Amino acid sequence: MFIESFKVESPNVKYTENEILSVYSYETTELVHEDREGTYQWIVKPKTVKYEFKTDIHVPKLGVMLVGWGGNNGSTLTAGVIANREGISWATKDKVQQANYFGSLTQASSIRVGSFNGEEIYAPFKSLLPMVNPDDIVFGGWDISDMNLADAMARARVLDIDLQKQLRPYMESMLPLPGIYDPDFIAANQGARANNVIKGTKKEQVQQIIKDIREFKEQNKVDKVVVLWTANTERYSNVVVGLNDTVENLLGSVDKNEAEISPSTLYAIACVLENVPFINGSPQNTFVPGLIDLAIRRNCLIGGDDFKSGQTKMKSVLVDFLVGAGIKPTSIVSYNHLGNNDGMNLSAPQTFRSKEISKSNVVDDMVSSNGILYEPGEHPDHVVVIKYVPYVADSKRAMDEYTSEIFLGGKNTIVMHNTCEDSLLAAPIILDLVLLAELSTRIQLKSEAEGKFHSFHPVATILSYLSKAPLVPPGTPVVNALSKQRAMLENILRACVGLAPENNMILEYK
Ligand SMILES: NC(=O)c1ccc[n+]([C@@H]2O[C@H](COP(=O)([O-])OP(=O)(O)OC[C@H]3O[C@@H](n4cnc5c(N)ncnc54)[C@H](O)[C@@H]3O)[C@@H](O)[C@H]2O)c1
Ligand SMILES: O=P([O-])([O-])O[C@@H]1[C@@H](O)[C@H](O)[C@@H](O)[C@H](O)[C@@H]1O
Repeated sequence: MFIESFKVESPNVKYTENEILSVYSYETTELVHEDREGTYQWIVKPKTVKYEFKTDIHVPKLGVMLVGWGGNNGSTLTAGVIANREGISWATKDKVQQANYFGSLTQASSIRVGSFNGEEIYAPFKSLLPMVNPDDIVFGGWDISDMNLADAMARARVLDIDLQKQLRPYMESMLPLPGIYDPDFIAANQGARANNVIKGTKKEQVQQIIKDIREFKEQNKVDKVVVLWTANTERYSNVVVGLNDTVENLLGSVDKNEAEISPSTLYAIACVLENVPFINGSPQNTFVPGLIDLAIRRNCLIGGDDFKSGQTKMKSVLVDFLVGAGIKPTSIVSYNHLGNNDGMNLSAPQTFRSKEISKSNVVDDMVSSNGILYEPGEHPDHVVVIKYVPYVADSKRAMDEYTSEIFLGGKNTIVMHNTCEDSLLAAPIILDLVLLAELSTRIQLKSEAEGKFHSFHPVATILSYLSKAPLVPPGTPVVNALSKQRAMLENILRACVGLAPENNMILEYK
């Protein structure tokens, strides 16, 4: 059965006019490797740590500023939120289609709250904690192309024409602000659309972005802003001692107009200096060490990298299933072709390399979790191929082949074909990223060993379910298995409202 909402009644939860306060017993383990009776043994000690969570229930009026607003993802997300907000329906060749948020975890997925009369009871994921209503988001942002959002939507060739016609009046007045353009970091083929750029030195460009954010906030009377990069994939920046390895060196490099500081890093510096969350939806290493340290120093949320939308999302499910079942993937070949501007930008070797890295590393945690299947250092052959085929436009065609070793020397090969509008997968993920980033900044926590409440670590691992290459605090583990990422996110939000982690034991019926 599905319910629309619920309230938790527990001695561990208190609802006040401003906050939800919860007390949570975090069940974990402590490991020691000790000499016991003359042999070293791994000893696992269950441990309970008391946490308190405090969630501000005042949902702000949220401004979302997209870098690359006029792109396929940016225009599609903007269109989708307007279509939902206005309740637009449109004719397709099959039926009259209603707007929806399918593909959004926060808007279209559910959580289990328990059993009632032998029936499993589920509620909307978004009913866990007060979240921004997408209808209330004010969109803005930057693009190196000056095209208005209605024309950008048409250029993207993602949405049905009847829908586009109804959306045009809402979107034709939306004009991206000039962006920071550096041809050295994206494919040369992007130069033709770069007619809307901020001039000046890198420092002047950072100052302009800060000015843009302040003006956007003032003009739209929003309480908070989140900035998200959905612009083109850049090549990796070189990380060099003295250039971008520390806060002082990074900011000094900006002052010196150092060529190797990328546009995405400049936007992110502006956001962190302005204490505005910055999320990277592309695979490049925007978050160079000096920037991560700056975000930590200023306690400003940063997250990414690279939306996990389709082929890679499937990979982080399938490999998790195979390895979890004791089956040994030995060869993974991921091919796809697409014909949108993203695909055109990725046709350049240096930008493709950024994407190849994020698409390839996604199985590392699952492989290293099973020492029965894999020797130390052993991993599957893993190849990523992306080709640009203009004719298919945003309709990405992904073909995957997974070959695994099974019982008694057997081989198993799984082949998948996956066709979809790439932007229709990514847009809901962008929405989740900004909503969850905003929510996480309203949550404070403290363990029994800590004297005062504090925010989550500025490097927002909580967003990892939505990223191909989750950004994590230095020295902490990267988890890519999709089921674990989703469970982590849901269970943290459950703890904030006093609900135990979903452990799927359902002992009531065993
Ligand atoms: N399923 C998906 O679509 C998906 C999944 C994962 C990651 N991504 C990444 O998301 C990004 C956007 O994808 P898309 O399909 O919307 O691409 P797109 O090329 O349609 O849009 C990118 C936009 O960014 C603009 N731009 C480029 N550099 C800029 C800069 N420095 N400042 C401001 N604007 C700039 C371009 O003019 C363009 O309008 C890409 O990096 C892509 O790799 C997409
Ligand atoms: O998430 P996913 O479908 O594996 O990844 C996609 C790639 O397959 C595609 O080639 C690329 O253009 C998109 O930006 C996106 O990164």
